[in-house]
Amino acid sequence: MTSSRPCVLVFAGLDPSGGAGLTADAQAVAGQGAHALTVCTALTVQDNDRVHGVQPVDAAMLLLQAAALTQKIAVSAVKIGITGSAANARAIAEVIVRLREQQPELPVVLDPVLASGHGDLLSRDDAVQALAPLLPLATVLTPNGVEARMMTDATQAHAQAAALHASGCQHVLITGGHDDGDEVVNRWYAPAATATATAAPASPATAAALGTDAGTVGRACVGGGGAALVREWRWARLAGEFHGSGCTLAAAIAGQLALGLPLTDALDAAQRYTWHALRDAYAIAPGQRIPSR
Ligand SMILES: Nc1ncnc2c1ncn2[C@@H]1O[C@H](COP(=O)(O)OP(=O)(O)O)[C@@H](O)[C@H]1O
Ligand SMILES: Cc1ncc(COP(=O)(O)O)c(N)n1
Repeated sequence: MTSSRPCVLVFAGLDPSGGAGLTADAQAVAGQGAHALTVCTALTVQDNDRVHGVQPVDAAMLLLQAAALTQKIAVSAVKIGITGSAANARAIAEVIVRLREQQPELPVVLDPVLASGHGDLLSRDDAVQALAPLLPLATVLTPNGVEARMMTDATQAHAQAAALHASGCQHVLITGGHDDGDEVVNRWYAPAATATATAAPASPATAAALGTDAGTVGRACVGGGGAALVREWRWARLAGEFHGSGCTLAAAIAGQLALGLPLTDALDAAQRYTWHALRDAYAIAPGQRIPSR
C-alpha cells in the first residue's frame, strides 16, 4: 500500500543561506513526519548572519502558487513566516478564509517575523501593520519577546498576550530566546475565557477538550485582562547564536498539528525538536549556526 503524509501549506520567504525561511520550514515539517507545500512569498538576499535585501513576490503569483496546490492536495495545517508585503498578507488571509469554508478547524501557525535576529528588515511594508489581517486567523502565534513588545507596546508578557488575543489570535506562545538567563522560558497563553474553564478543578472532560493532561490543567494560572498563562516551558540556554530557530519552532508546531496532535503535545514536541536541532547546530561560516533539522 502507498504510504501518505499530511501536508502543511507553508507561506515563507526564500533564505538562500538555507538557515531560515522556506528551507528551514520544509526541513522542520519533514522532521515531524509531515510534508511541506512551500509557497514563496519573497526572495531575500542574505547569508547566515545578515539580510541584504528583500523582493516580495507579487500577490497574484502567491495566489497562483497556493491555488495550484490546494485545488489538488489536502492541507492539514498552515504555517506563515515572512509575507514580504501587506498585499501578500492579505492574499494569504484570503487563501485561509477559503480553506476554512471547508475546514473550519484548520490550524494556522503564524510566526510574526518582524525583522531578522540582527534587526534587518524582511518586509517592504510596515511589518506590524501588515500582520493585521492574519492575526484573527491564527490558531497559534509564536512571537519572541521583542516581537510581542513591538506588536503591542506592552512590556509584560501577560499584557502582551492579552493585547494579542484582543487582535483575534487564539493561542500565543511568547518565546524567550532573546532574553537573558540560563534558561529560555517559553510561555503559552490562551484567552482568559478558555483558560478560566481550564483552570477549574481539572475535570477529565475539560482536559480532553483542551487536549492537555489533568496535571497541566490543574497548574494553569488564570490572570485578568483577557489572557491566562496555560503553561510555561524552561529550556537550558544553549551557547551561541542560531539562524532560523523561530522558523524551526513554528514549522515544527504546524507539522505536529498536521499529524493531528492536541495543541499541548504539539507545542511540547516542537520545542523539544527545536532544542535538539539547536544543540546539534552546525557552522557554515563564522556567525550564526544552522539548526540541525
Ligand atoms: N540559545 C538558545 N538555547 C536554547 N533554546 C533556544 C535558544 N535560542 C532559541 N531557542 C529555542 O528556539 C525558540 C525560538 O527562538 P527565539 O530566538 O525565541 O525566536 P526567533 O528565532 O523568532 O527570534 C525559543 O523559544 C527556544 O525554544
Ligand atoms: C526568509 C526568512 N524568513 C525568516 C527569517 C527569520 O528567521 P529566524 O527568526 O527564525 O532566525 C529570515 N532570516 N529569513
